Amino acid sequence: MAGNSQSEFKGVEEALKAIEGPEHEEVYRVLYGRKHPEIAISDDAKKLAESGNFELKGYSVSASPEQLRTPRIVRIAAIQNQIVQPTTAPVAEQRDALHKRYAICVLHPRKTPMDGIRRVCLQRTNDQISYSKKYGIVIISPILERDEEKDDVIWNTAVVIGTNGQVVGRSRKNHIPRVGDFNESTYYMESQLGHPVFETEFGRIAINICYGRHHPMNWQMYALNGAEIIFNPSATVGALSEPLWGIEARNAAIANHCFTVAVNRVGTEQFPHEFTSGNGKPAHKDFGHFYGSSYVAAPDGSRTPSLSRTQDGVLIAEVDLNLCRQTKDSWGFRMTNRLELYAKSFTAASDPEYRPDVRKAF
Ligand SMILES: NC(=O)NCCC(=O)O
Repeated sequence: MAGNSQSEFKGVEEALKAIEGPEHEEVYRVLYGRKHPEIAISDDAKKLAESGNFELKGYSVSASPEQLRTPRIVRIAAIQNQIVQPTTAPVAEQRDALHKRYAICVLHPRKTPMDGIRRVCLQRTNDQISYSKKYGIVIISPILERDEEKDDVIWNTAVVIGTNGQVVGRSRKNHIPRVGDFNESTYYMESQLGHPVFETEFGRIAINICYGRHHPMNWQMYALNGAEIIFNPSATVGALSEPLWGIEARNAAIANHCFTVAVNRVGTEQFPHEFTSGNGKPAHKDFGHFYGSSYVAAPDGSRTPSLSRTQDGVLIAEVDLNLCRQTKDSWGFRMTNRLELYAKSFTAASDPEYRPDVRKAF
């Protein structure tokens, strides 16, 4: 990984440590919501992380006890990593190296951090693995999908691999970026699948791929279709989106009474040829620093700390899905959302003849 000033900054939480005592607690509360206790990580798992050179963090996100429902506790693992082979290596070698890396990071025999994990989300990468059956987990694996049945179209896809080891569903990217160096509209088509939600043994899940996180309605539709956890596998760089990162997935969790899992790539990737994106910037050979910082946000607005900005890592969140309905009941954003009002307004606004409703007030 190439060093630069952005990759050397360790992250907001590290910087916050300079504030001490009760003031630290208050700053943390205001910025991050209630503090989630760390979950115990076994010595074996710690050793594995150390020898595998990845960070390992785990937090428990509780809900209030209920009289009529038992807690619905599931464990989520978000994996962030840098590429293993250079971008110049043959594609199959790059893919195989990533498979091996995931196997070391997480998908190791039962005594490892995967104990109790029921759902794994990988960052955006063209990769697919199938350890689901072996370990009884659901895996969300982002891939580049070549649609051989339909004109060889390329979709930006995340597949859901069920505990039976089979692909049980897929979600495709709804919003294709045309920003900075992310000019994906020249090769990816917009999804026609809508906002699928997958009912798994461990709750209802959906995947809002990468740039889709900038569109609040994209999150909202997954939630309206019943998602309790929405994953956001991403590949984004500091100069472009870092100030937005902590806000968007977290706001989606709040607004939609669900959990969100934001997972980003790590590192700076060098390409052999210079490129420009026609935005006035000098030609360059990399996208900038992919800043990791993966985190989980809860429906009550709280969030876990982030993984590192620079290192591979696994973030485990043990969450009680009962928190979704509890915040739905207390904040009532579902009840007050006025969908019928917006349905009419959006239908009108989507007409090419529509003109904004601005009334002169001076
Ligand atoms: N891969 C991708 O969609 N990146 C877009 C950049 C961003 O959304 O921050």
